[in-house]
Amino acid sequence: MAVTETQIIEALRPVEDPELRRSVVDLDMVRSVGVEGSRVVVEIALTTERHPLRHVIDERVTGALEALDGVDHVSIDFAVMSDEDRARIRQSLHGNPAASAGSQQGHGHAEGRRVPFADAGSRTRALMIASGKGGVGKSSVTANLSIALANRGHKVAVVDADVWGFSIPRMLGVDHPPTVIDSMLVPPEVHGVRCISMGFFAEEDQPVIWRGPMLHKALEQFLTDVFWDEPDFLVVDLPPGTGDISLSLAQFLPRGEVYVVTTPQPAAQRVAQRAAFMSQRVQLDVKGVIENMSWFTGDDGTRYELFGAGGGAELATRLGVPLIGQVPLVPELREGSDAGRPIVAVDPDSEAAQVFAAMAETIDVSLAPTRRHHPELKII
Ligand SMILES: Nc1ncnc2c1ncn2[C@@H]1O[C@H](COP(=O)(O)OP(=O)(O)OP(=O)(O)O)[C@@H](O)[C@H]1O
Repeated sequence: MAVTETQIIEALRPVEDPELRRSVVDLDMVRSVGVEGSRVVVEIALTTERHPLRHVIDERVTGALEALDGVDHVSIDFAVMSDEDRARIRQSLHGNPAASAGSQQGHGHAEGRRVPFADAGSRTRALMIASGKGGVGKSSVTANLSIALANRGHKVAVVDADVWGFSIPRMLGVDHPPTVIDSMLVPPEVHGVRCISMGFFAEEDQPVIWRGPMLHKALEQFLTDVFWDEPDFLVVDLPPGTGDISLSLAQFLPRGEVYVVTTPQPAAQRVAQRAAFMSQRVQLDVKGVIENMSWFTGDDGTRYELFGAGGGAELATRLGVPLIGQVPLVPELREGSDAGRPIVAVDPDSEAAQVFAAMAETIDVSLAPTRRHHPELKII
């Protein structure tokens, strides 16, 4: 007996749009269904014409329908949603963040919109990865730590706020820019991590010459116009040093937890300390120190401390916070970053990846804020 339209719709209900992670039926993407004997034809309206994951939708829809008894052949006609459809989706998933413009203190070009992560009830922990100077491996730590958190089953978002040295998309191996649905940006996802970066909006090889107020606005948009879908962790790659951006972020993410990355030599540690003091001055909580490039292990198993030793531990003691991990210097980590194959994703058993896994556990478990948000608890 031929399948019915109702059976087809029910089979498609669990199929999710891979970007929005919502049922294609609930999103009203299934526009028509036709059955001719054992052949099924469905029309699927995509959110955008160049949907970067069209092939995934194709596979998921085809797989779900071919699994039905009585279906031998599935063909999909792809259409594109109208502007009204897109506006409806944006409204239902994301509301209209621009409507809250002016409700908060605005700076420069920023509009003073409500940042959801600043709400006392937000379940998202904002981890800010800071360093005193460039080149200590802050972005590498951000990328690998984020994947390690995702590997623990968390929903993880990464904001590349290192506006002058944006490198997160390349390190993670992101191959497409965000999708725009009405005025909502849907970030690309790779290795279980969603990310947004200035790199998507600036030409490659072009210097970003933006004044502080414009950066403030860009960050406001990253936190309000992007459909983050309530992540467990929002990991922010800060620019090195102690500039405007840290100030803006302190305002947008008042419960942010700062983790300072440093290398083992004492000189680096003094600069890192400045970044930590700056964070404390703007009332952000410094929660831990991460030492990077701690040692190199030779073929004979000998550890060489190329950049000295003890800097991370000493900085942690001075700041009164734990040293949460020491990441070894490994050529595979650099090669992986250059090629968009982060070591935690491609070689999870390696020494460096294990350090990131242990740090993710420490942050997730030992350093979890004591006052957790329980949406199921209500005061009545
Ligand atoms: N533990 C490590 N082992 C080997 N190479 C590393 C390690 N950490 C970082 N690197 C490499 O060092 C270089 C600088 O790292 P990265 O870009 O992460 O630093 P950064 O502090 O974010 O710098 P900037 O702020 O200037 O962007 C990169 O080529 C990276 O691959």
